[in-house]
Amino acid sequence: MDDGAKEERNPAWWGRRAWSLLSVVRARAPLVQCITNLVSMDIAANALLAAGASPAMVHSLREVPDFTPRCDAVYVNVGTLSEDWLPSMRAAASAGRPWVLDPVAAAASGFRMEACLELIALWPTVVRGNASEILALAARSVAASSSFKGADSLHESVDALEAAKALALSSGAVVAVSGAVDFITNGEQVVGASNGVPMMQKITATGCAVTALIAAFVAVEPSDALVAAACALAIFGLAGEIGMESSKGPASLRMHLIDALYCLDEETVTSRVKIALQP
Ligand SMILES: Nc1ncnc2c1ncn2[C@@H]1O[C@H](COP(=O)(O)OP(=O)(O)OP(=O)(O)O)[C@@H](O)[C@H]1O
Ligand SMILES: Cc1ncsc1CCO
Ligand SMILES: [Mg+2]
Repeated sequence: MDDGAKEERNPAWWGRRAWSLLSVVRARAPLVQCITNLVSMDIAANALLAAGASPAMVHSLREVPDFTPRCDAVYVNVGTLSEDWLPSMRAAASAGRPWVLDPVAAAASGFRMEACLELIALWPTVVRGNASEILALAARSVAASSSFKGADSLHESVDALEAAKALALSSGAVVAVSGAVDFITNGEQVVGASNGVPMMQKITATGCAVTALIAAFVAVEPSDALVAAACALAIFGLAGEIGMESSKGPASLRMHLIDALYCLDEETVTSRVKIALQP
């Protein structure tokens, strides 16, 4: 594949890796089935298209047997979960494709927590959540999140680092916690990606969109989900940084972020991606 195993993973290595994966996504246009929440559908599909991937918001259980095996990756997001969607999520997650879970507001209810834990038992390649979601999932408890804010995080990503490692070890998934620094871990190694701007939290479903992007990167690099997830998070954050340069607030950032993702070039990615292995 590449010489990463022999080479020191310094910032330049990560920059080249991020550019290489984005280039492969653009060249191969991986098909990503998205069973995602109603709020996120537009921004997730547009982020995937801007990055060069091919989104398909296909969520009927009756379509899973025909459609999911032909996808390069599956993205499951429980943000607007209802009982009738859960069978499709289970079936798509079980179809043998690399798949990524976004456990939106995992602590909102016992129903949602049980659904997330059940899905995590189906071997997701990556779980990406905000700090409050990852803390709740690692504790397997709705009650553990005494202070709870629905889909938004009340914690810093660093607060959930140990929880992320524990969840990665118990589930076998790579776990990513987003925030000012995005942490990505397989339970042993921890990588930090520090691109992004705080205003991204003021656009609904940017987290959902970056999880969709992780699915596209995992589709082209299924054997190294840690690297794929870190590069997707850094690339999305970098698009936010560039987008912010022309934005007045959340609505214009949403537009400029998608434009910036579409326009990223080699020089920008290799010089501005900020990823580092944590000590
Ligand atoms: N303080 C911050 N500084 C820089 N980037 C940030 C900050 N907070 C979040 N981000 C970035 O914003 C994006 C969304 O992350 P966030 O943690 O807000 O997700 P989320 O809470 O799951 O969002 P949602 O549920 O609305 O989709 C990620 O790319 C993350 O890196
Ligand atoms: C606001 C909101 N509510 C359910 S899903 C969602 C999008 C952000 O996760
Ligand atoms: Mg979220």
